[in-house]
Amino acid sequence: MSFRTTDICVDLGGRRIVDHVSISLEAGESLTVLGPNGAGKTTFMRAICGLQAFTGQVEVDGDTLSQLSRVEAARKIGYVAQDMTSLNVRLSVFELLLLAQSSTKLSWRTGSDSRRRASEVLGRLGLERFADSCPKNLSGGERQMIALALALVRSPRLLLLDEPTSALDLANQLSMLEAVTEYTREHGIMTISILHDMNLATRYADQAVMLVNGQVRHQGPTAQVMTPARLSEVYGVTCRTLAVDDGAYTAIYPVHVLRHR
Ligand SMILES: Nc1ncnc2c1ncn2[C@@H]1O[C@H](COP(=O)(O)OP(=O)(O)OP(=O)(O)O)[C@@H](O)[C@H]1O
Repeated sequence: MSFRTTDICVDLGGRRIVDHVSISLEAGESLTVLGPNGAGKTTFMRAICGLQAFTGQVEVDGDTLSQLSRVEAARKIGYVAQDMTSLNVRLSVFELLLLAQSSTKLSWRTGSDSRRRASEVLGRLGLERFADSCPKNLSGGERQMIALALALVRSPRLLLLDEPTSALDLANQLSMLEAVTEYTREHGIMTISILHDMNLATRYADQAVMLVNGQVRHQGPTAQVMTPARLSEVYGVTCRTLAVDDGAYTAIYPVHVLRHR
């Protein structure tokens, strides 16, 4: 069980947006993609789930993405985008969870296995109370949690999360990333998330990749990548680190901007 990208490049509007990005990940690992606004993080993530044309190679469990059908790729890779307009439908959360499991078929799967799986995922994320709600009537943060449930219900091998906590309050940020980390380890899947919150990144990601202008500037174990010197170089902000709970976590405190980009 592994995931690997080799020399991914994406050109858009006559410009190179993602420039020879190679990463790899083993079962049970989480990786965070960091970098300033416009660095190419979302474009890279869209490429590795087949939503964006690219050159280079993506391999999931030894299968090359370009050789998989759309259905096979969607079964292996779960993508939670920033844009959640796909949730603007007149279906309940539970119905959507059943529908998400049926994408390989033309009919809805309403069998007991699908219902059990839908309930299991809602329970795991603490979202049972939303089962009968219509997502378009939920708050931004609630919709963000439902979007994660819809990706997990299909049992992906690779989970891609684009700023998954951007609309969540403090408790839900921790609950969501705890749940994702636990699921990733327990099921031996792999998770890649784009995070702007440095403290969440140091706490929940095993590996980190810092992109600048579409290129990998630093990559490796999170603690080695997210040093004050490197954060200062990439973001132009001086930062201090603070050991929390006897060094169990590293907090990052941004002090001031060194340069305006
Ligand atoms: N369809 C497109 N055509 C032309 N340029 C594009 C297109 N999509 C994205 N870009 C450009 O690619 C660059 C990278 O965008 P991307 O959304 O991947 O960045 P990002 O690192 O995810 O940024 P953010 O942190 O702000 O979400 C941006 O400069 C953006 O303007």
